Amino acid sequence: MTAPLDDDARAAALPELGRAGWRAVPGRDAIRKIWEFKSFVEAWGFMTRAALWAEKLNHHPEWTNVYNVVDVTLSTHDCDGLSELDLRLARRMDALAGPEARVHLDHSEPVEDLCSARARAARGAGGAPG
Ligand SMILES: C[C@H](O)[C@H](O)[C@H]1CNC2=NC(N)=NC(=O)C2=N1
Repeated sequence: MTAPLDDDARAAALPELGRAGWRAVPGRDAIRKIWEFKSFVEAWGFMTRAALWAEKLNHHPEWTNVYNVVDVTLSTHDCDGLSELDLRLARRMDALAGPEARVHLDHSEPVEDLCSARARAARGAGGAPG
């Protein structure tokens, strides 16, 4: 069973992911990031590299690909919320996407909304108690 992230771990990790373009998914204890690549082939190459790491981590994204855009949501199904594995895969995906890809920021909510039990309760999201 994968342990959900507690508030201290969230406060330590999520703001940096927020600065990299990750956002909170409304109504879920989950993070989302949308990349726009130069082409479908670049997008698919990213997904291929990310898929190999997901398999290696045994932790898999919820993702869609429309032409050159890859829309990724990370959460841990085993604990119905964010775990350390989501942080690891998010950081890995950021490294794999590289600086070239454009990041869409106009979606979802700030990741800080996931950092306290009170904020999570207010959002109606799941996730570990505080
Ligand atoms: C049986 C297998 O190890 C589990 O289903 C793994 C696979 N990949 C996973 N990926 C994600 N995102 N969450 C999980 O809980 C999870 N569990």
